Amino acid sequence: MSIVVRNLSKTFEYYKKEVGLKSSLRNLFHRETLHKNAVSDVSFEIEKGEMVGFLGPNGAGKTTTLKMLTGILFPTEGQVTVHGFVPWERKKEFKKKFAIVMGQKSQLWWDLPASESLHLNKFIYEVEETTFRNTVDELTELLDVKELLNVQVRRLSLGERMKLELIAALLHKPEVMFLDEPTIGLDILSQRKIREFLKYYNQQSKTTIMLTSHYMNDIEDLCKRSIIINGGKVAYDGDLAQVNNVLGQKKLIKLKLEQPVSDLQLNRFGFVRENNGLEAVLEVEKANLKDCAQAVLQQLPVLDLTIEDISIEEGIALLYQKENRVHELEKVL
Ligand SMILES: Nc1ncnc2c1ncn2[C@@H]1O[C@H](COP(=O)(O)OP(=O)(O)OP(=O)(O)O)[C@@H](O)[C@H]1O
Repeated sequence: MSIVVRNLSKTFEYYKKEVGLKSSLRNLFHRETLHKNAVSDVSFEIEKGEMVGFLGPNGAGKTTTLKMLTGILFPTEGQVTVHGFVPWERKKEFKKKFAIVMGQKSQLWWDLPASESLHLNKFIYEVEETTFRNTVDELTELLDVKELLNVQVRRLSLGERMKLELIAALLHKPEVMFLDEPTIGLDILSQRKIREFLKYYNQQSKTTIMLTSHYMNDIEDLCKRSIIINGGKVAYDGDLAQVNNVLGQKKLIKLKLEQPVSDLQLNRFGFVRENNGLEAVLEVEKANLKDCAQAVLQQLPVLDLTIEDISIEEGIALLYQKENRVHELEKVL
């Protein structure tokens, strides 16, 4: 196993702050302590070479978990090993086993060309000269950024910078890679290029990859398995296609109407997702689709009707919103 996480929890302790001078003075003598369970009893295992999506809404506990897996934070409870190392023991050898890339944070020196940062990493991770040259050659070729090595990082586009961030992170050939939103803010073409590269690299090097992304295309394309975390707990662990299958039991009927129709009128045919009078979206069971569509056409002033699947993106959002959807899913799987 590459990553083993058992009953991992993290509770943050912080103090309640009240506004106003009087309250601030009172706070000097008596501070109310608050607790936040950011991660609660999380367990999973990831095999060597697996590429796993790590998803969850804002505040779900993703970053806190990643921080514990990389040794930045101590857990309140639980055990973790990453490639055999306990991350928060911060052994020197462990540093050479993993890499973390954050789309929102540059690890390259802003005012210098990326080549300087690569040389610094070569020194920090003790990469041998020939390996260094070969790796840089191979990766710059693959990502098509050879001519950009000597351009000041601040002058690069976001996509170009991200490619060089990846090269800097992979220089020491880590066994495990944590990618936190690596395609955030990139245009479609750059996102695709980064995805292709990650897919190829993962297949070639068998590096274990944990990928956090808000772009479902990244996850659908790259990860056979996803762990969904919500409110600090694991809400789902498996193939996202299965989430889709379950949510695929429902269909959306999108309507354009000649004249406004009330929610009450629409409710008879299915769950009203949206209704602005002249355009409405109904959620119906797949099994009832034909009857529903016919009834809608007969009984409502319909200009246009289309039938759509619930997208995987939407499916996940539904899972985030509604605990009962998670249970619905558990029952079927
Ligand atoms: N140092 C801290 N002290 C108190 N609460 C914290 C601290 N760090 C994080 N939290 C809280 O813990 C919860 C989980 O935060 P975390 O950053 O892990 O979420 P996330 O899933 O990474 O969210 P996002 O997608 O927005 O980055 C949040 O409610 C956050 O406010």
